[in-house]
Amino acid sequence: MNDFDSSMMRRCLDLARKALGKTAPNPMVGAVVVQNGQIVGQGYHPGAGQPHAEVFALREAEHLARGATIYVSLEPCNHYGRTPPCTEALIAAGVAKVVVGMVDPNPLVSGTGIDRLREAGIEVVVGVEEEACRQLNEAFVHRILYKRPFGILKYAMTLDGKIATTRGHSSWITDLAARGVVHQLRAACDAVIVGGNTVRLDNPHLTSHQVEARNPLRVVMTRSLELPDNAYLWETEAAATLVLTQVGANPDLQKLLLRKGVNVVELDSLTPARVMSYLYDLGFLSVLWECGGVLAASAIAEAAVQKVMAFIAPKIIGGDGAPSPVGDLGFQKMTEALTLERVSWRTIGPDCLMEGYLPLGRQEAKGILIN
Ligand SMILES: Nc1nc(O)c(N)c(N[C@@H]2O[C@H](COP(=O)(O)O)[C@@H](O)[C@H]2O)n1
Ligand SMILES: [Zn+2]
Repeated sequence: MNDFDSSMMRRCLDLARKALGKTAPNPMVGAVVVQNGQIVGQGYHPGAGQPHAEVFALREAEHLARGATIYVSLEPCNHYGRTPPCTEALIAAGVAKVVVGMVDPNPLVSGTGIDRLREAGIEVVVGVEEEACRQLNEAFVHRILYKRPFGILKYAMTLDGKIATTRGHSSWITDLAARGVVHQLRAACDAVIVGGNTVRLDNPHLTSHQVEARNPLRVVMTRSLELPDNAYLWETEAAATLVLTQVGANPDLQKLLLRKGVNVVELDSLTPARVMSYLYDLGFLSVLWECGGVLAASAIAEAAVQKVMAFIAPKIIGGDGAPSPVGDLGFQKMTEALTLERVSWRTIGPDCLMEGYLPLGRQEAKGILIN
């Protein structure tokens, strides 16, 4: 891999990111056409049903695509989905070389795009900035492999591990800058989930709080449906809200919520695993768990969480009964602890954000099998 290839692939990733949070169930992809060392066309995939990144880049390059090199962050597709195969568009445009960031894990593509281009006499290079390409589409890769959305557990806690005071007060643990990062994270996710307790105690908005940015679907998991008549989440002009509950729960509130434009769905079993399967069927890529400790523990136990984002404030609140971010996981010994992998941390204003991934293999253990 040379520096020029790397910088063109990073350009593809920057282009792809323009559609952050808007492509589900499709990946974010960027493409750049280079002729004689100059960029002559570029594009990104804006969302499902719209042309792929390669098509936009070829359109912009026009006749200059002939004999050119195209960089694309994901293997070109070779199937008829919502759109025709990009391999055929690349062959028709007469490109000489295709530089691919990563192989598409989608079984409908999975190497066949690369094979088709090589059969047509096009030079193909694979794996430039592969790790960065994979990182950008970690939710897409997870969705394809496990047939579930990618789950992120986000919480903010004090230095002594509390997410609220003993009386349940939690505004605010972290500073403005960290809360801004959370708002951006929401804009990048397809759904954000809380439990009924969070609605009753915190009355959150769960929006991205940015004028132009999109909002995730706000999801409430509640068995009893004993929730206030007035909550910010019922203000559906701000963002859509879905309440998932059990069959027959609080019919009066169901009627009121429907009148307010809130979608209420009764599920036969209201577990994190069932909810993730429901959200998979809606085509979602990424789901943000912003719930309290009890629901967080069951989401972890049921492999509905893959990544943890812990915001840690340099504050001590104390309190024997003050809640912590993760409830009982049934572990008795420290050796049973879930040790996060690929851990990183950074400071955001006065706070710290620690990120990491729960150990792989838990999906298989929970019976969710790879294709
Ligand atoms: N290489 C590439 N570029 C894009 O811009 C893409 N969106 C994809 N997506 C792949 O094709 C599948 C979706 O196809 P349709 O949009 O339904 O036609 C998606 O699952 C990826 O495998 N690839
Ligand atoms: Zn395509």
